[in-house]
Amino acid sequence: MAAFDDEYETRTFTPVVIDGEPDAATRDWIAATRVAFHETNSASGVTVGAVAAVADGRTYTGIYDRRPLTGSLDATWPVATYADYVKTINVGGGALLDALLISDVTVRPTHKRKGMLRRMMTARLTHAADDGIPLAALTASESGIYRRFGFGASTRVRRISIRPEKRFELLTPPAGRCELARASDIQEIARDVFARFHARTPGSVDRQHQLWNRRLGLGGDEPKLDESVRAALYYSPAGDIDGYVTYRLKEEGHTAALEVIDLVPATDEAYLGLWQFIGTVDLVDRITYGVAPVVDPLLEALVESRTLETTGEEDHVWFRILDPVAALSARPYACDGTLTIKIHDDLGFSAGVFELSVSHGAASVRRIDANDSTAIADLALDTATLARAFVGGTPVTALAAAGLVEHRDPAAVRLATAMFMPDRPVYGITYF
Ligand SMILES: CC(=O)SCCNC(=O)CCNC(=O)[C@H](O)C(C)(C)COP(=O)(O)OP(=O)(O)OC[C@H]1O[C@@H](n2cnc3c(N)ncnc32)[C@H](O)[C@@H]1OP(=O)(O)O
Repeated sequence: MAAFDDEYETRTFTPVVIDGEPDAATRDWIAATRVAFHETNSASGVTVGAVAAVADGRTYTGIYDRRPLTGSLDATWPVATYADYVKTINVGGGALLDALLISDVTVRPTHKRKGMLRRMMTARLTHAADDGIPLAALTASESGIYRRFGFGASTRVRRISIRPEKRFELLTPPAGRCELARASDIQEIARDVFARFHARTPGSVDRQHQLWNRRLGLGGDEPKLDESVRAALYYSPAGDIDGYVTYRLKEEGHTAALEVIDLVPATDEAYLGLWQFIGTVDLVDRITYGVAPVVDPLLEALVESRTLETTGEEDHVWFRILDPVAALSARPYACDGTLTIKIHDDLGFSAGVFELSVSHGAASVRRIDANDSTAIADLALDTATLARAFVGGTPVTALAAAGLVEHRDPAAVRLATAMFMPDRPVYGITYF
């Protein structure tokens, strides 16, 4: 421990922008992350990142080499970075819970596997738990990194491709209609529609500043409009704006692909209505979308379901339970029942034996035994496995079949599966 601190200094600070420009510490921290993610270090890109970080209320952590080698990057550039900030996650039944969102985790290739990620992660999760934040979440660059820290892939998404040339027709055409809009004009509408989507969708994560810019074509590294981004709004029969989509056309050789950038419905009808619009845009050979739900009403609604092809599926948001009592109490349950659950947690935050009791739909959760060595429970699992099941994205039966849930009686697995069923399909459309 002492040797590490002799060699490196760990600093946690709030990014600062003065008169539109980042201060030196903020600038160098962002520059270091951009090198790690193989992005160019344009002054504009760094400034855009800093402005977004301030808007999100991010906290930066950096590890700095006290004695960098002559000629190597400055000591003011961290060799490891980590950012976090607090936003809400929908845990079902419209309940929005505060969560620590983690991003920009990087360690310079020359300093990796020295435990820097573990140090930053452990310190910041401890800080969040001490602050009473019940959950943490991240989207991962690789699926093998974060389970050891108690994160479980809680939501998944599909990449889909649709060939509309044959026939794009819905069994249940929605009664509303779509109309084109300017992507740069719909910022307020988009935020309002997203807030409604977020409030009704278990697994949804609230959005950060920079994602809005990208989804609405408001500029990436350069603060200038991306004219290739188009938008349409969905109007209910009563005239309410219940959804929007942004998209762009891409030439692929001799064919034209319509790439859906953001498709945000506030109602089921709006979801189908937006697809109805997308499916009927002319001069399009192929439609692609990278963030489609795993359980997709579109597939059910298409007259010719084979026009839709799943081209990929992967983990999306990884949750980490810091406070099992607060987290398990917040979500709704599909049926009544009582279960004792033993949680194993290498980092300690959620370790213990807990009783989850649901009566007439109301959940009460209490810790039976903080030291989980002796208490007997219906189910025993590690905290990453519980995170997989938490909002109902993965049935407990599947986790048990994978050997991840110990139990004495299979009835407890069946009861847990029934209780943890989500009130709506689990889904999220926020990368961070
Ligand atoms: C939320 C996000 O920001 S996702 C983006 C993650 N960042 C990147 O992908 C950028 C490129 N990669 C990196 O910067 C680094 O390799 C990191 C951040 C992934 C890992 O940093 P390191 O400091 O090397 O990790 P650290 O030494 O603390 O390792 C902690 C544990 O994770 C394991 N680990 C680290 N990286 C990986 C990996 N890519 N795959 C599997 N296991 C890994 C280590 O073996 C170690 O395991 P142990 O403690 O059980 O023995």
